[in-house]
Amino acid sequence: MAALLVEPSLVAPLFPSPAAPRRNISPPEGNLGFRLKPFPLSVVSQPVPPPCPCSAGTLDPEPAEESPTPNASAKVGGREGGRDRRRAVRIAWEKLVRWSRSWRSKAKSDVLERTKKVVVLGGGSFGTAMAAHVASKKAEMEVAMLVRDVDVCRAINETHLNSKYFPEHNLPENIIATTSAKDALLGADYCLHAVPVQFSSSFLQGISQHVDRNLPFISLSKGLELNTLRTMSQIIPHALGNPRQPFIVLSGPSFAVELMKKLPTAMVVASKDKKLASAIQQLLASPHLRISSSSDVTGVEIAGALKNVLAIAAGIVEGMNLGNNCMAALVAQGCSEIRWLATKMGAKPTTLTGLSGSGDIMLTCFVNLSRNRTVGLRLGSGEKLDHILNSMDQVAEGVSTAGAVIALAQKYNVKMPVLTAVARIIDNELTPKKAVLELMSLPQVHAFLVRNALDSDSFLGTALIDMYAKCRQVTEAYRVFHGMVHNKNASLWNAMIGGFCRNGLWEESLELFVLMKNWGLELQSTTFSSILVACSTGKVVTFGEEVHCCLIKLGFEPHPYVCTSLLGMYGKCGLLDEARRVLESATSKGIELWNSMISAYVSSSYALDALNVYKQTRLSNIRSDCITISNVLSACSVISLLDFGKGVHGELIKRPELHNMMVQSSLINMYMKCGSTEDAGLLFNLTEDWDVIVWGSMIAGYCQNKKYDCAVNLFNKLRPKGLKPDSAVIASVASASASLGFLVLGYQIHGFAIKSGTSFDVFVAGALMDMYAKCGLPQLAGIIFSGLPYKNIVVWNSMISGYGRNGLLDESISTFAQISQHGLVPDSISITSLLASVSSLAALEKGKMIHGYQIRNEVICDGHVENALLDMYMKCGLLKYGQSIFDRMHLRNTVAWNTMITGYGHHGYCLKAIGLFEEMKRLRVLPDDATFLSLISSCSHSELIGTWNLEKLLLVTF
Ligand SMILES: NC(=O)c1ccc[n+]([C@@H]2O[C@H](COP(=O)([O-])OP(=O)(O)OC[C@H]3O[C@@H](n4cnc5c(N)ncnc54)[C@H](O)[C@@H]3O)[C@@H](O)[C@H]2O)c1
Ligand SMILES: O=P(O)(O)OC[C@H](O)CO
Repeated sequence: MAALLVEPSLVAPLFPSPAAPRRNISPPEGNLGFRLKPFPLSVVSQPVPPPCPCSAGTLDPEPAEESPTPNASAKVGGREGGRDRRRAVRIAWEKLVRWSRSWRSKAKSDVLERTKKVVVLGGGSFGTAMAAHVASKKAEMEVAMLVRDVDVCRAINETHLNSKYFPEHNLPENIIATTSAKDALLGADYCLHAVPVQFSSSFLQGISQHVDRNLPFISLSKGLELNTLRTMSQIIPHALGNPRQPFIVLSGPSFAVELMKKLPTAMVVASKDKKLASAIQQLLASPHLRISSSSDVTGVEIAGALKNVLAIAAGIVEGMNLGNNCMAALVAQGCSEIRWLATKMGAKPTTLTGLSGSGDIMLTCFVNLSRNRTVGLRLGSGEKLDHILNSMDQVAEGVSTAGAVIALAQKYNVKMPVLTAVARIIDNELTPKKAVLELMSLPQVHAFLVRNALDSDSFLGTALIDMYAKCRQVTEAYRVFHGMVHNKNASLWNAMIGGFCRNGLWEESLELFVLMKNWGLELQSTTFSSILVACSTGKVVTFGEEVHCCLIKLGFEPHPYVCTSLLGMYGKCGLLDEARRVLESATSKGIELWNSMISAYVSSSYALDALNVYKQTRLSNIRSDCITISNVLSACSVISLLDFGKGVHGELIKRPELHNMMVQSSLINMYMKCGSTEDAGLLFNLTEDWDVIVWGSMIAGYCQNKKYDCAVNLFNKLRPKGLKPDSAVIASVASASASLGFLVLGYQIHGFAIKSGTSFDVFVAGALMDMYAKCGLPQLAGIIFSGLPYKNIVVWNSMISGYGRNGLLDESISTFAQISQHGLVPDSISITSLLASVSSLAALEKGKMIHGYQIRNEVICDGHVENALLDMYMKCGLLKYGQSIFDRMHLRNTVAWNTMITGYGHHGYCLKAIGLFEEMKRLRVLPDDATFLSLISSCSHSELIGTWNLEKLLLVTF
């Protein structure tokens, strides 16, 4: 998203504006063109600039005395018209400059002020250029360059010149070079990493002991690791042994030498951590280096790596003198290949058309300063690769990345003819000439034909976008949209916005909406409905509120669909008062609007409010529909209002809605969740034609109510009905067979899952693993686990607890240790599960180690973790630690009190246990069976049972 917003000049050609002259006003600083007064997008990174007058100028009518009269604009060719046009352009430019100044004056500088030291790893051309850039921003800041070459180090310190890479450029005096990693890294606030990709892993492993775990790493390196196919965002944390090492990638079109000469440059920083991206923006941005930010780390990294391979291809074409037509065709094809692979890997299409994608491709493919292009040029002229590389003293990342790209293309099943040809040429398996011949005879791409035919028919285009979006082929939909160069009307935009929204790409929806608005395209009620859904998906309330203002201004507020979407947006974002206000101010209140309000309350668990709204509909004589009834029944389930639910059921008897599948299934759910399994059973038995979802609800409901026999009986009747158990049914039956200790059924259900192809579903696999672990067969759980092609954190946690439950502590710990190697981050449940394993064996040292891990890695210490830590320390006899955790607990539930009582009792401190029980009583914490058991066991341990008439005590107390 950020890429599109900040890079109008690159994106604009893809989205032709209906009023051509507007595009000619190109702003000097990036993120101008796509901002409108009501849309300071809260979803882009901070600092958010004030609204841009340039965009406002392009949409809103100019003030009367400044704007060209219609007459004058009609005479554009004449002298008067020319003067007016120039005047309008001048005014627009002045507004733009004012806006830019006001933004700059508001830009924060506290990061720079706070920064005392920056370390740069790698003293090559880019490391040196960036070191010089950062150092020149603040003379009092220390910039430490960690270099390998002793001569380079001495030259930098003694003459302020990098004798090897920039012998003619003086470096700022606050740059200090060192060959000692310890000295370089000591006290650094930020780290710029400029070591070539292939050497990064070993280099970082070598210095990892000096790296602070919170030091943010800004990666400047562009490439993929050849054997592992990893990007820098994977290499750095892994090599440093810290999955949480803060990471940012800096990329975009930037030759080191031009940075060194302070020529204007624009780059992108991308990080998952928006605050960090914003901090790096502040640290690096300067009058000659514009930094925009993005959250699309994958897109920025993959584009930066792949453009180097494409640049080699461009160089080959140049070296073979194949001409400009060939060059354009090859680079265009290469861009598509990069887009195909990157989007499959999760990159956003907009990143690929932005600075770090198209921008860097243009620079590297077409400018002779590029080392990758130079390698290609020399290959194309007939030189051998070895000879070329031996003669270069700088890295050309594309050479090793080429091999990795092809492996990635195979992994993601993407055809990449141009980039594959480069890899084969580099491997000396194909000559450049043969490669060109092969490429020229590739079959025509069907999509090209479709696009050409489509371009004249926006109706067909809209239908196609819709179809692709519904089939979850959103990249294809975008391709059609992108290809409709001449016929992008409002319906087409709406279809694409809706398509993004339907596929969960809410940021892209918002982005298109902003573009649509800025270009003055007609906004329709459907546009607003989709965009409000996008706001609720992304929970971007501020943006939603601005859309709200906009739709009021445009007079869409009374529109029933828009109004319902608005209420839905506020409801899903948890702003229930705002949702209520929308309901109250609506001029026409159809049942859809009421339903939206009821559903908002139910999903926030305000069941009584939901039921009150329902009562209001009845007082207003509004007829409820199936959705109302389902929502009301869900409200009853939330607070176990069985009688109210039964009342709704009674009223339904005479209504046709009773026969609606959704209503019936909601009734069954309500009965099950309120614990009335008999009523649910009666209702279920009334009809024969339930679908598998309702069977699943019944089976799960029986399991929730611990009626495992009934669950299994029902399951046995399911298949003779010709229904195929789905994942939910299989998971429920697996859990029932574990609870019943009915392993034969467990084997059957496992066999069925394998046959039906659901055994790789993480939900099903997790349930089967739990079943085997509970039945004392952790090795079978392990086999399922290791066979899973995709593992989410829930299955990792199941495996940890499965091993732990069976006393296999080492296996539990080693499973935990592997989580981060698979790109996931252990969560509080991982820690809880592991601590439970440790507690059962009273392995204190391991428990302490896990506690340390949790603190160091800031894993959330929720109630589960606190209870697990308490349990571990108490069982291991470290009562002081247990007490200190207990004292600091935010919420001491009965489980925590029981743990303390048991812990003290077991270690012979019976009076302390009884004291805690007294305290519990004083604080009005309700004891449960386990409390009394703990107490009895404590007293018996210290032979106090006779002294204390416990039974009497308990009776008197409660
Ligand atoms: N030069 C540019 O214009 C530019 C621009 C943007 C990004 N980049 C990227 O920055 C990265 C570095 O490029 P560069 O231009 O500085 O390269 P370079 O060849 O000029 O310098 C590479 C540096 O890495 C060091 N190095 C090499 N092998 C090492 C090892 N095994 N251990 C430790 N250090 C080692 C070298 O000593 C040298 O200091 C590359 O990934 C490149 O794609 C370069
Ligand atoms: O000289 P190259 O080919 O490594 O390219 C340098 C930068 O990546 C250009 O952005």
